[in-house]
Amino acid sequence: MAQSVLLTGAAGRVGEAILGGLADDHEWRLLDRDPPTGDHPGEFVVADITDDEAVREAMEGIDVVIHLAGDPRPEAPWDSVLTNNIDGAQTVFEAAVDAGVEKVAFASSNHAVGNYETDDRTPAMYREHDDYLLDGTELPRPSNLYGVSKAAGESLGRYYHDEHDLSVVCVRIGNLTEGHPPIDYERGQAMWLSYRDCAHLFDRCIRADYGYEIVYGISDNDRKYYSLERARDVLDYEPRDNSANHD
Ligand SMILES: NC(=O)C1=CN([C@@H]2O[C@H](COP(=O)(O)OP(=O)(O)OC[C@H]3O[C@@H](n4cnc5c(N)ncnc54)[C@H](O)[C@@H]3O)[C@@H](O)[C@H]2O)C=CC1
Ligand SMILES: O=C1O[C@H](COP(=O)(O)O)[C@@H](O)[C@H](O)[C@H]1O
Repeated sequence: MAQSVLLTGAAGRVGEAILGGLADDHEWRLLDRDPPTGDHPGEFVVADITDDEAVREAMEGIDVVIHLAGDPRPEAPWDSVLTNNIDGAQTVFEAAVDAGVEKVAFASSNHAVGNYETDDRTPAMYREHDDYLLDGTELPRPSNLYGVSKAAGESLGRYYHDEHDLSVVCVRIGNLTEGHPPIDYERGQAMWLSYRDCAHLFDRCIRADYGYEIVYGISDNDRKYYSLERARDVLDYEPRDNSANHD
């Protein structure tokens, strides 16, 4: 069944992948501080996610929120991640609860756990026959302040689930690139997420039933060091791409 979905950060790369695959599958309301540059499904709200009133207005009549908006730069400074990623996420979660939204899918990141990639584990853990796997039950171990902000977003999701019964899935997205995995970058190939797997994964976040979950958002790469078990079990995620199938 089509759901009414608010997609924040709709003008960015992850938004492009999601809309590229799912434009006709749901009723979309798109939100971004940057105006749209081309065709888009549904209504487009130009607003900042730290603008409480605008976010509350955008949330009216919405079943599911996919929250992507934020500063995506691993090197982003604290003032930016504090405002855009932490304050922005809190504004979105709070407004979702108050509007009676059912589910929020939060775009977390590999950088929330980037410091599991210790000197003694790398580069071996990026390679096919290494069996080191993170599965989402581990504590956050951020590799930068951006990763700290993503761990904070996951924690906000936990709070809004436990205190307000909101269904929340945090997707620790790997490395999204279109058409081809990153070239000459073993780590990026191990955590590649193709555009079509990205669209399918967020479709499952819209449709599946869950309480609070942390899942990894990567394709079914031979080299992986993130487990897909939870995404498969809880969301019925069935990735079709694999970085090993590209030269
Ligand atoms: N692209 C990737 O491989 C990965 C992305 N992510 C996360 O996914 C989300 C989307 O990332 P991308 O699409 O790659 O980034 P992007 O920079 O292409 O898109 C982000 C969008 O959010 C909007 N935005 C930023 N701050 C905003 C604010 N305060 N209010 C309203 N809109 C705002 C921007 O205008 C932009 O259109 C981010 O939260 C990022 O941290 C996580 C892991 C990997
Ligand atoms: O969270 C993110 O991760 C991806 C991959 O990280 P990288 O360190 O391999 O570049 C990054 O491309 C993206 O911008 C970021 O939001």
